[in-house]
Amino acid sequence: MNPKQLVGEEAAKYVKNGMVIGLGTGSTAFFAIQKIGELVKNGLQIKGVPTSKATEELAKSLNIPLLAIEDVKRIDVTIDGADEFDPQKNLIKGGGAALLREKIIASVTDFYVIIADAAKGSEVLGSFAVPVEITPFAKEITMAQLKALGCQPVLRVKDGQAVVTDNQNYIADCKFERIDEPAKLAAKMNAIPGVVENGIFAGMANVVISEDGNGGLLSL
Ligand SMILES: O=C[C@H](O)[C@H](O)[C@H](O)COP(=O)(O)O
Repeated sequence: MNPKQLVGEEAAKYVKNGMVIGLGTGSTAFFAIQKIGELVKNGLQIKGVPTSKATEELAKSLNIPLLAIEDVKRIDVTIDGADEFDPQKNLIKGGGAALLREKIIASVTDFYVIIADAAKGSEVLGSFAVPVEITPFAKEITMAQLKALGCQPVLRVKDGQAVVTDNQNYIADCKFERIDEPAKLAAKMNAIPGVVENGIFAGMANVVISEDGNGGLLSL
C-alpha cells in the first residue's frame, strides 16, 4: 500500500462515532479523509471541520457532514499532515499554504494526530523552509523583519503570481539553518505586525504516525 494511504488509514482509527473531527490538508491527509468518507458511507456519525477550502470540497464530495466554523467549540480529533517533524513532535506545516486554518483548528483540538512520511523526520527542525502567512500590505517590511530573525524569506510565487491563501494573504517561505528552539522562534515571528501566523507547530501534536520504509508503522 502507498505509505500515505497506510498512515492515513491508520489515523482514521482514532475517529469514533459522535466525534467532531478536524480534517487536515494535503496529499497525506487526503487518504485519511477518503477513509473517513468510507466510514461515513457505512454509517459512522461524525461532523467534520475542514482546514482549507480544498479539504472542504473534498469532504463535501465524500458526503462527510461538516460543522460551520462558528459552531465549533472543541474538536475531539484532528488528522493532518506535516512537512517536517522532530522527535519532540514539533512540526513545520504550511507547504500547501493552509497553515493558518490548520493552526486555529489544532488549537481547539483535544487529540492532534499527524501523519507524514518517515523521510520528513529530523533531529532538529530546519530542513524545510518555514511557511509564514503575511499580509500583502507592506510585505517587503515584513519580510525584512523576518530576515532579521536569521532566515532567507522568499515570497511564494506560482505561475508568476504571489500565492494567495484561503484568507487572502501571502506566504513567505523562511529557510533557517536549524531551529533549536521552535516555540521561541514561533513567538518571535508572530510578534512581527505583518505576520498573520507561522508554520511552526510546537508542542501541539499528540502523535506522529509515519511509515518505516518497509510497509510498517512508526509512531512518536
Ligand atoms: O499547508 C499544508 C499543510 O500543512 C500540509 O499538511 C503539509 O504541507 C503536508 O502536506 P503533504 O501531506 O501533501 O506533504
